[in-house]
Amino acid sequence: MLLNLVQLARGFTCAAHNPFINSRARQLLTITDGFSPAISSLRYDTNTQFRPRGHLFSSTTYESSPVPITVLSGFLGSGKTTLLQNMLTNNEGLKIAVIVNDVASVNIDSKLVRGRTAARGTDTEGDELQAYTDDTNVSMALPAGIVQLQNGCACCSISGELLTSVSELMTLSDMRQDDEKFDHIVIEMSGVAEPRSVRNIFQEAMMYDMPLMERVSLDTLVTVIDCSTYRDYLQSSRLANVLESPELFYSNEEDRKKAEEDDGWMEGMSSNLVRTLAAMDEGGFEGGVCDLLVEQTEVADVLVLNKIDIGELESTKQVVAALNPRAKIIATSFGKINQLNEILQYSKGEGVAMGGIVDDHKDYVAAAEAQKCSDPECTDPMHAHDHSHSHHHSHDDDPFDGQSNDATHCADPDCTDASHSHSHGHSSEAVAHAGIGTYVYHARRPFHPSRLLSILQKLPVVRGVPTGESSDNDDMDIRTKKTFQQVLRSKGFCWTADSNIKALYWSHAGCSFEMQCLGRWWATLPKELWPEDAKDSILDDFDSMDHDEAASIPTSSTVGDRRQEIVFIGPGIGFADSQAILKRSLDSCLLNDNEWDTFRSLRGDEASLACFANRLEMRMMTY
Ligand SMILES: Nc1nc2c(ncn2[C@@H]2O[C@H](COP(=O)(O)OP(=O)(O)OP(=O)(O)O)[C@@H](O)[C@H]2O)c(=O)[nH]1
Repeated sequence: MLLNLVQLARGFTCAAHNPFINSRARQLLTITDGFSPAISSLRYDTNTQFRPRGHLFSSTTYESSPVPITVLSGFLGSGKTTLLQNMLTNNEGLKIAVIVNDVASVNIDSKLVRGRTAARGTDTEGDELQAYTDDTNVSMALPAGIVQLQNGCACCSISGELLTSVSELMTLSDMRQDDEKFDHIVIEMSGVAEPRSVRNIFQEAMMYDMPLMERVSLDTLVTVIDCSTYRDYLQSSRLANVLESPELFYSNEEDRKKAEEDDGWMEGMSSNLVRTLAAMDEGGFEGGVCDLLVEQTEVADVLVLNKIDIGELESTKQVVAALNPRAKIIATSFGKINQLNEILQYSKGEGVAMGGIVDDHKDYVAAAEAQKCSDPECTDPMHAHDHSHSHHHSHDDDPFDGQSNDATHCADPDCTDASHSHSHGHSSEAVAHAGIGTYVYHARRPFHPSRLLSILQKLPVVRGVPTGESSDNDDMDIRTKKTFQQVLRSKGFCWTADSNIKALYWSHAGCSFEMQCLGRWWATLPKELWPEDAKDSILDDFDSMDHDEAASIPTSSTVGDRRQEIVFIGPGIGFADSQAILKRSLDSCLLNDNEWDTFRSLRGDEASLACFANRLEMRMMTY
């Protein structure tokens, strides 16, 4: 059963978006009343699970190599359609088929794209295509290899239709002459789509050996960013506005109309109240605009920074590079790219398309570590340093964390020792104008849930963190509060003292926070059950190769892969003293020695929960 779970956990990671595995995965998890391992489609998993299917691509069934798919995401109005129109106009001889998703029942974008291709005389396939017209109006093939997906978002409410549309295009391609077959498929997602969900749809299709995946492959994920609004939206705690963007709140036009008829009285209301009510509407969009922008930025191989004619290129570039250090960045005006290969087949399926949330996290940690300045003479406070010299306040004797490898060793904000080579006391203006920096917090003890809550309440979040009573830290100094308020994004592995089993994932973007349960810590599973080719990678996260889980409670000093490994991103977070503040505050949430002894004497999660109650809501990871 456990082995089954190891296999099925991959399915479960994206179960929420896939009805046909949803119930099965849930059932198994219910039967075992436990947690699947926290693998969450690790890259090594996807390698073993997905790569071998590469031979299927060259199977005798289909001689041609799979048609690469590029997914275009980006917030409402960022310029996706404009970019796509440009790509179709300057197609460099490639036969590009297109799927356009719009949540409204009238698919304006597909009309614009169709207009562009029709103008170039490529809509000659009308007769063929009528066979694919769908009465339900959900998916409708149009001339020139365009399928429109409407009346819902292809990453969620009509996710099942996405692969059907791809399949329709491949059938259409088969009907064409050899030199007219499609070379490439581009999917333009709606402005509210989450690219991670789209990736999951394709990964699941591969995992379940869908024959379609022998013919197509998810290749490159592209996100278009509107430089004229991006920073404002990201830094404000702006909620989605039902009046401006009804598609964020209603899954289809019919629901919207119904809500309008029922709730015509909303018109006279303050937009604030309308927003709140709409967000509460079941099935509506509950997140802030910021959450969506962050996800669209993070899950991309290529970021197209558009509208540079009216927007802020440099500052936007700085933010997106911090949020996604792996992506290639292209600056455009009206979506004009130089060459199609800047976007099409850029990643050749080796980038984000193959990854998972744990890969994403590991890449961030690696990027943050790489940002550290290695110049021992450097005194630039913007740089993260490891060179703690002979600092008397080093955290070397830190009982919680002998492993913190961040800039904090020499960064006591209260230190006045002139011999130290770091700079303190940046003015708040300096911090406000500081570049976006990154800090990774490491520790090997669990957080005390109520102390953690009091820290989370200092983040600039309005959703996901319970308010009200928490352990008191109101005496927190202003600089500490300001530092937490500066954090734009934080995420990573988290261990709270209410469980010795659950691997948690902390995810905060702008004004939203969420703690998700990834599954079990690997240490809680016998090594025989670890995927053979993932063992090295799993052990990388262990505090000792010799960790013995059987002896770990209460005698052993090692904890396996249980850890805090949380990335913080925000303006001024690159400053050594900001990092010291974060570290000091988070360290104060870890169990102290007495609590740690108590924790280790407890048997089982029930006892842990009784002793260290946790008010934070936790959701099972669904991607
Ligand atoms: N000034 C300026 N306007 C642009 C640029 N790119 C696109 N636009 C305009 O911005 C508006 C939105 O562009 P679209 O391409 O429709 O954006 P989209 O991302 O497809 O929008 P949705 O389908 O609503 O998500 C249109 O009026 C475009 O003409 C640009 O680089 N500069």
